[in-house]
Amino acid sequence: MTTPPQTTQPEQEKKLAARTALRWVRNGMLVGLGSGSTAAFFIAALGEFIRRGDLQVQATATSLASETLARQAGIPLVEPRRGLRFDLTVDGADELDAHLRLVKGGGGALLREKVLATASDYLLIVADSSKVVPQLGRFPLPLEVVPFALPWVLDAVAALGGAPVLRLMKNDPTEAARSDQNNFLVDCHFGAVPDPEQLAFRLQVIPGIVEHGLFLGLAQAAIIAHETEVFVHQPGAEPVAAASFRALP
Ligand SMILES: O=C[C@H](O)[C@H](O)[C@H](O)COP(=O)(O)O
Repeated sequence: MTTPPQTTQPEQEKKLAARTALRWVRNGMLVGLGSGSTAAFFIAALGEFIRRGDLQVQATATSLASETLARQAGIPLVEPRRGLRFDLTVDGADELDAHLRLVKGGGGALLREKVLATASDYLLIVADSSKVVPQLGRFPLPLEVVPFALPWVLDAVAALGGAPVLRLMKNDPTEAARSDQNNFLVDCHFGAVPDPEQLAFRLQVIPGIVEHGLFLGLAQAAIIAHETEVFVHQPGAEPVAAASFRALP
């Protein structure tokens, strides 16, 4: 007898949160597709609806990996162009707090993710319950760094009290990991981050840092699955059960 593949609890929660996000999607929308394993569940679910003829949307992806998934799922894609705005972007997160301040970039897609989040009228985060933290800083903060600038960026991050680590390829730890833009990725351990706005300001003035993974004031809502229950978090508000939450009008 073969044993059916086991799905871990975070994976089930990710899938549940991602599928719930379909309630935010309307016909004719231009949708930003996030990156990472939770966003991948959303892309697969959106593709199912489109193939069945239940939804008609166009999309742009925040990474080459998500673009490939979207093509496989049959989601029509549009190229970046001037004036393009997204009705909705659905993306994952590595951490989020009660103000919906996020740490992103664990998969290295932070730059394109922030570009689409900023070009979106509504950023919806989908995540499993482990991502909710009382204070940011448990997950090391990712930076995308121009290779030439690396030594000085490492010095500057250390001067801010961080411990920067150059991200290496998982399948070849002798090679530095590269973003879709061919830049380096640096993971910074700052410990607890009581003032993310101040840290973001200090990082964004360091030459050579193309982008940092703090997403502040960008997310309108987050769908968080706790085992089999799903909650909607909004900045500074108590989470409400997704079933009683009115998604987009
Ligand atoms: O660069 C990657 C992204 O910011 C992801 O959205 C983030 O790392 C969360 O990924 P996952 O859904 O796989 O936990």
